[in-house]
Amino acid sequence: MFISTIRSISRLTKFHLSQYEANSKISLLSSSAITIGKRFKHVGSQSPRSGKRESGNTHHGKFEVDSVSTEQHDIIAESDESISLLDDKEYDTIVNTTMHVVNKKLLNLHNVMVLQPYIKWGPNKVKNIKPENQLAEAESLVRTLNWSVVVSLKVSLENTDRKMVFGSGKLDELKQIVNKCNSEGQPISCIFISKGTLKFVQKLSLSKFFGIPVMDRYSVVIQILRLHAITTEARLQVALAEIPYIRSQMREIETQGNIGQNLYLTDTQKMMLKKREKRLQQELEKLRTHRELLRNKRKQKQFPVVAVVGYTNCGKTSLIKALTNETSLQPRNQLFATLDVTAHAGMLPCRLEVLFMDTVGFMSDIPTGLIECFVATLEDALDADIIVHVQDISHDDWILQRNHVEKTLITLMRHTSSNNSINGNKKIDEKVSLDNVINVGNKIDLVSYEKTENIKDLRVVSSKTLAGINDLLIELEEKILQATDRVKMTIRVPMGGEEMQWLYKNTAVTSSEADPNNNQKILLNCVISRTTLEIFKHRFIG
Ligand SMILES: Nc1nc2c(ncn2[C@@H]2O[C@H](COP(=O)(O)OP(=O)(O)OP(=O)(O)O)[C@@H](O)[C@H]2O)c(=O)[nH]1
Ligand SMILES: [Mg+2]
Repeated sequence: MFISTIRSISRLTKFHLSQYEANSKISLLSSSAITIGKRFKHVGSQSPRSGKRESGNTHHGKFEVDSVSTEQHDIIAESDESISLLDDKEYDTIVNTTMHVVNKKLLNLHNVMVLQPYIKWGPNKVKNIKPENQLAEAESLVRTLNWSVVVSLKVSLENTDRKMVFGSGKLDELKQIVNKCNSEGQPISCIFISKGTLKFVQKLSLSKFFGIPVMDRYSVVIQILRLHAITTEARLQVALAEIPYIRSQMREIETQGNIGQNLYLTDTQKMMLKKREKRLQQELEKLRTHRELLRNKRKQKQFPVVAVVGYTNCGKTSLIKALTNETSLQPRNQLFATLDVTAHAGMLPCRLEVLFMDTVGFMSDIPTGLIECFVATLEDALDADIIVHVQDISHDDWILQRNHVEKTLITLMRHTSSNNSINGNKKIDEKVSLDNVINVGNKIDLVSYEKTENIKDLRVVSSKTLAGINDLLIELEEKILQATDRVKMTIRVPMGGEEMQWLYKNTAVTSSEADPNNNQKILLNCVISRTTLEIFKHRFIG
């Protein structure tokens, strides 16, 4: 059972989809202005307590925002069950002590040695991947946590399966670096080995060898997700993502027997973990159903939806900001800055209102389980009329990133499609292709002129300088009208008559003007779906 809970989330400066749905009624009031019927309630703001009204411009229209104290308003439906799951002391004990894998204490600031293992040659070498780019990404992960990178090194090896990952010679070399940093007053407090997951025994042996904690990509990303997850749904998802990791480490400990430390889970703790996983899944399922309800409502209102997806830090949030002029959006130079799917109202050049959905970024070399946890939130995106796939073309690895996103998208679509076909919804099945995707190359301002000449099949833009944004809006309009089977047309109807009211109610009237030849008539410029047009004809023209 959902109860309304008053929560203050002052850091959140975006409209949550659920809230948007709850508070907005887009009504077409006049020929030139599209106004949100009931005003948006602002979820947090720079000055949430000011009570002042702020206003924001969309590209061609205007919406109004009541900046109200978040404490007075119900922001996110949160159940008692969610609260108890997110504040579970017994579970925290497992996480913090027994497993010390996703240790909350690690949120303390750290001075980190970042190591990027890579296979230089042989059958295990991964083609096309440049270790220096992987290392740069690993450093960004660390900086996203506000930790300092003291040393960062790429380390070549033959395989990553050794008990201590590296050979003894390399280990001694690394130990010397750690000691040198310590003696020079820059003590290293943590080692980050940038590999998807390390075996438990590897982490343990390395921690013992260096005398400081050793983390893999999974544990660093989990820390980031914990830090950035604000809404109940995101927090529940992160909590669920932790369990398979803990379980796999637990299995390893059990199969390896005594690995030198008194690390194990009691039967009661195992049971508790199992129960927790089930409860988390149930809670997320409830939220999923709730989302589906909202999605259906949105469909009834017939807002076209554009999902903006892409590799983390490619500029999704920035692009939405550029497309909507929404000042509350705050792009950040951080990985996984956005963890919730949020909806942002924008307007096409024909003045049709659309919703842009901001989504969680993708990243390679992260166990799929982590991103799969966000499938429920991504469902909204996958069901969109158009998907905009943003790519950072200034990044050395943008082709690899693009391939990774496309591959993951298709996998997620299949996953969603198989879930939905159980409920008889075949719609997404039809969409398991990337036909409705617009590829957008962002950050063109950072790319040299010579390089841009080689960029094909992409609409290039800069969300920073706004170069190419208008052309993108025009392309979006064309694609959206096509995808939603809408047309732009001018309809002449009696001034103030039933037809006029009907059109205002059932179509997007973008502008109107008096008929120069007949002062009893009015010309309404509308964006209308073909089905609605047929209904109109049937009803009024016969
Ligand atoms: N120079 C330049 N920087 C950009 C552009 N677009 C985005 N950025 C910067 O790139 C960084 C990431 O931007 P975001 O919009 O937060 O990226 P995102 O894809 O939403 O990131 P996540 O939510 O973390 O996945 C920020 O520092 C932005 O200022 C652009 O067109 N040009
Ligand atoms: Mg973002």
